[in-house]
Amino acid sequence: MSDLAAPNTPLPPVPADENVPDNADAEAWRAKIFAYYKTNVPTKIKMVNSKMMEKWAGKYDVLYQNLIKKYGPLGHPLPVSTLAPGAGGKKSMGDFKDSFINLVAKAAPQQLPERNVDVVKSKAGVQVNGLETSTFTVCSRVRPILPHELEKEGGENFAVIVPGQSFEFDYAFGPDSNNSEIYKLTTEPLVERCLNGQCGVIFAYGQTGSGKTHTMNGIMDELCESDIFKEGSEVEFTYLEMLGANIKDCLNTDPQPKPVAIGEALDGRILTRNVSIHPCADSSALKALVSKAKSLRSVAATEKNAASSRAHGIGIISCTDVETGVTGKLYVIDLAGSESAKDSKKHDSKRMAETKQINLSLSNLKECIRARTMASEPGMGGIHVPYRRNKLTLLIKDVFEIGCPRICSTVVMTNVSPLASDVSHSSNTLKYSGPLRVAVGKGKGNLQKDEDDPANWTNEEAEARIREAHGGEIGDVKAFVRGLTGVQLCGLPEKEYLVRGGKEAGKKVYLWMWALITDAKTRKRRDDGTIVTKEDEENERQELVRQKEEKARIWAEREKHLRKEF
Ligand SMILES: Nc1ncnc2c1ncn2[C@@H]1O[C@H](COP(=O)(O)OP(=O)(O)OP(=O)(O)O)[C@@H](O)[C@H]1O
Repeated sequence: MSDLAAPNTPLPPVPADENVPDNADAEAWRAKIFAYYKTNVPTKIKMVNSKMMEKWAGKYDVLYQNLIKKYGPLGHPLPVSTLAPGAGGKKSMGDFKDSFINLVAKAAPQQLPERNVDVVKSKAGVQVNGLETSTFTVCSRVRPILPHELEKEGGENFAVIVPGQSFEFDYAFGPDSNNSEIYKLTTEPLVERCLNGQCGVIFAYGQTGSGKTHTMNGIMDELCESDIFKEGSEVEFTYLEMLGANIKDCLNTDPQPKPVAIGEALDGRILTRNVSIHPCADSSALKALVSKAKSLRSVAATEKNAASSRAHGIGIISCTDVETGVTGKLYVIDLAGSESAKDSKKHDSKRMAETKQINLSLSNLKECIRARTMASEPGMGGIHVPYRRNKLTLLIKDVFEIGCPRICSTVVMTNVSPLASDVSHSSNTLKYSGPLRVAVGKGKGNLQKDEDDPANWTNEEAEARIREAHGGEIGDVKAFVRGLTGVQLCGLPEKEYLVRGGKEAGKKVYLWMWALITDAKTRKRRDDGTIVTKEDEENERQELVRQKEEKARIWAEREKHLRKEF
């Protein structure tokens, strides 16, 4: 912090200044004070106006002395940072540092014990069952001020964030949080789920230069060392980069790669073409691929960040249980940074078009997350989630598809800059992402457990239900279920059903499961979360018919009566 000169640095000598006008001569003083500001504090010259002259009328000499104390003798301005705090000058970073440290220290001890909570798991606990089996966890992270920002002349003011669970977010990470702490609270639970055949997604979302790549790269590094490599599990890795409809496979070594395509099969499966999938035998193989992917990401300078990622980076890790054939997926997504008009003011037309594409896909992603979380509310089953509008949301369709058989745990990491100059962008980012979490958490009471949703079945229940419905066709139901729970069975691909149950019976069970899953996801619920069963619906329909008939009867009688009278 070179600008923090010691407060007792000797001042330059006061130059002889003979011309001291009479206090009654306002015009002479105005000219003198104007000349003073012009020399010592040109940025504040607009202060010399009629209001100032009126305020100080008759005591201009006192004002002049005050100015010399504050801004130095005429022609020898004081460096901004040597101005004493509270003397009315612009405060520097150093002036705020102690009070900042005190503030954080005061708040931190109350928050620390809660740092051990499993943010994602505690979220899953809120979902009692049934209709909503997936979770959205929303966190925020404010990065530290960077050395070059500290060294900027005069320093920068900064925003303060107190780490812990907050009203708006499931967890707020402060500038002192490191990647491994963040990994532990947000991504480790996703690894557990991925190994269980489920789907985990972590996004970094925020302004350019706010620390998304730093966070997601850190998470990838931690993943390389994680439990993902366990016996009996096969790991594969893919890394894609996406800008609008352009998709690049960062790990494809073909000098003339064919274009990557992402589409949807008739049965709803997501298909990718020309995407390279790399088996990883161990952590060092994954590390090598991750570092290659990192080095190949397209970066360009923005006003805010010299190495800005101009496309969404998508790391996909698949873990397949060799014994059961169940595959879980983990997506680590470093979204391209959102830019305000201020940040993109020097872009040429190509970069401007790129920025538009980025902002468009980010707004589509936000719309999907919002619609998906709203659709989880009882009585909101009809909400449309527009995930087909964009290749990114289509690729991670499982997260948004209401009828998806997999449980998807999604973590949205909202990255923000600590600088006061970014406060309006940061506040927009936080204002948007905070409510994504509230939408899931507010739930209208507990949802009634849906016994017919395969996702809720234990292994024993799954076995009993399959035996009851298809025991005749599948000889050994125990061997078919092979210790899996309902959720795990839902995650099995169709071909695994055929292998286990034979071509015909396996297909039958597969289709039967799909019908149950779809029924469960579209099940009607009342506002209090209770299920409207088929019988309830039939009773309600019959009641309506009865009421209609009763009305018709009353009208017919009235008519008869009227005819008699006239
Ligand atoms: N928690 C942190 N600790 C230390 N340095 C950080 C942290 N977060 C970010 N940085 C630094 O801040 C700068 C910008 O971060 P980064 O590139 O991750 O931003 P970004 O949000 O990914 O930006 P863009 O959207 O432009 O790609 C980098 O120099 C990075 O090293």
